[in-house]
Amino acid sequence: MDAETGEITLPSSQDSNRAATNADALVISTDLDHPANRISELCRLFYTLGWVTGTGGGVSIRYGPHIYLAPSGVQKERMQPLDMFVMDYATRQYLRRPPVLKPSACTPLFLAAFTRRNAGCCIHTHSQWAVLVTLICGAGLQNPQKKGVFEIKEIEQIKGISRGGSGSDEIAEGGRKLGNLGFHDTMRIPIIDNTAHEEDLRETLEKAIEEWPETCAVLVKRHGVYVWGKDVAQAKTQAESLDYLFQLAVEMHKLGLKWVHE
Ligand SMILES: CSC[C@@H](O)[C@@H](O)C(=O)COP(=O)(O)O
Ligand SMILES: [Zn+2]
Repeated sequence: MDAETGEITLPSSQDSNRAATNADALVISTDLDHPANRISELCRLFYTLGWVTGTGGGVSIRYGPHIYLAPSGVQKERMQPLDMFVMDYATRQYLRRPPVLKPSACTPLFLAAFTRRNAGCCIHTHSQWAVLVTLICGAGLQNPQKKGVFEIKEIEQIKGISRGGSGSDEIAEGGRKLGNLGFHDTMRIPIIDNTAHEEDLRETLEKAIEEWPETCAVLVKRHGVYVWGKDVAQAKTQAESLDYLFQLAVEMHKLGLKWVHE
């Protein structure tokens, strides 16, 4: 606390010390599941997986009437709750903007998942497995007829993927979620071209979301993947399942194996 002004200063990894504001209450919570805490925690975890390396990638969470967003161009694994932007979902006005920082360039893409799929969380990774899958599929190396889609079937981990990214919670006999894909289903993830600027992906990403009603993700060629879910747990586990499948697919390709057996 400043002895003369009585102002409280708050520590932040990206921002220099500054006076606390009312809007800071939106990001200060002892609840570990609060989105400001969860985004920081997830980005630290994702960094260890190579998903948000070198400032790339990110996470956004919809929480009641608010959207929580990370800053742009920062070391994502070092973010603190006080670095978060908070947007009012209805008006798209920022309720909290940390000084100096800019909101993530992925914001329009996260919003596309929230508005078009009613997602509660959207994760963007720069995983090398995702990028390699787009290169293999983009060159038609697995199936020359299907350059715009990654499809795979008969791998157990497919059962971790919902139909449409907001799966039902009902459980079928045997423990499988009814809203999830089955072992014999074919999982299809559309692939869109990259653009020079992240925000310019919005139009094609929205088109892919509309054209592929069953997908919970969109791959971006030579860039990475956007994955969403009805809540943080579903977005996270689907991102994990997909990354597993991308890695497996790349390794299968190296062994000369086909992902889809017609
Ligand atoms: C390594 S820079 C990557 C960015 O251009 C972008 O692709 C990205 O994923 C992160 O954007 P950001 O604005 O930092 O949240
Ligand atoms: Zn990116």
